[in-house]
Amino acid sequence: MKTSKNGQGEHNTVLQLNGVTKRIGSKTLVSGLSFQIAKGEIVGLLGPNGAGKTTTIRMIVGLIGMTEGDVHIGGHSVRTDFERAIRHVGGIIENPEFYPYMTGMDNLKQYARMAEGVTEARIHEVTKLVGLQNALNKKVKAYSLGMRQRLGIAQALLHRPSVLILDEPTNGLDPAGIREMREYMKSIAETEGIAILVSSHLLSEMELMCSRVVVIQEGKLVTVRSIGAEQEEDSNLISLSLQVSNSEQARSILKGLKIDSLQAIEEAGPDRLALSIRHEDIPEVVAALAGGGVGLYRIEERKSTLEDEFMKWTEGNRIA
Ligand SMILES: Nc1ncnc2c1ncn2[C@@H]1O[C@H](COP(=O)(O)OP(=O)(O)OP(=O)(O)O)[C@@H](O)[C@H]1O
Repeated sequence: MKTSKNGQGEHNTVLQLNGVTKRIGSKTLVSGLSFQIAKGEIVGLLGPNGAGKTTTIRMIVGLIGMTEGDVHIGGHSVRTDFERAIRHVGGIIENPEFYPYMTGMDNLKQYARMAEGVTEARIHEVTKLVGLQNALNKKVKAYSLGMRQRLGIAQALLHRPSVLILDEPTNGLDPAGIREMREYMKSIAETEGIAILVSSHLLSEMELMCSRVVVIQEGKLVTVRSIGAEQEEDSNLISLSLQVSNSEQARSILKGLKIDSLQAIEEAGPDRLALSIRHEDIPEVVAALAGGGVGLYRIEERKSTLEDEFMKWTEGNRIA
């Protein structure tokens, strides 16, 4: 695998965006976007509606041209070596189209005829990866939306791409479908060693399946964050927000307690206290507050720091 020309890429970088920009007339849809994805990584492209996620993905897969910048896939430029670059990509942009009166297997076989070197064994391999092995002989019209999405992913995987690109793959799925999709994506990244770029406007969803998120807003990069690192710090700690009668008094009571896991006690307003603690130590905090005469009205698990930040970045612009 080639290293990118600007030296940012590592040897296992499979997708690299450098200064990708899209202007239509006087409007800038995407502006100077740069990031990279390595083999086996699941990266979320995260932003509120209209942030430019679909435009970015359409440029990566060559459905629309770039005004400036370039994308390298497997070391090949989408601008100057498109045929070779796109061979590395399995992408689902809109809902995948299938022949509804044909079975899942026949749809995949039909598609495989158009792709090079896809064997029947490979069809069985990919359908197992997305959990459709028992539904292959059913007609696609009897598939649920989640099954269709997964058949789309199976189809995209047939030619062994090194990057899988999915635009809001969980849109329209129920919670069980979303959970399934998430698990299948993780196992695909692991089993196939493939890089996955997945777009979404929901941070909560991204946190559960991505190792990194690339946050964009109004077509610009806001931040690139590792997710796993934050969670690994101390996975036993829970962040809590307490609504109390007096946060100053509550804080001084808690500061006097000898609970090892109790950390980061902050006043978040006159009646709000934020803290991190182990699950098993929560009753001691509640008892101490009650014993010290502080009224406790509500305990909530706090959203992650990343979510707080994401809400700030996208304030007034987020449709969850
Ligand atoms: N062909 C076009 N001409 C002009 N403006 C466009 C065109 N396509 C998209 N846009 C605008 O560009 C911005 C980015 O759109 P895009 O679809 O990429 O956002 P998105 O992050 O994918 O949002 P969503 O989650 O709603 O799909 C939006 O303001 C959209 O209205």
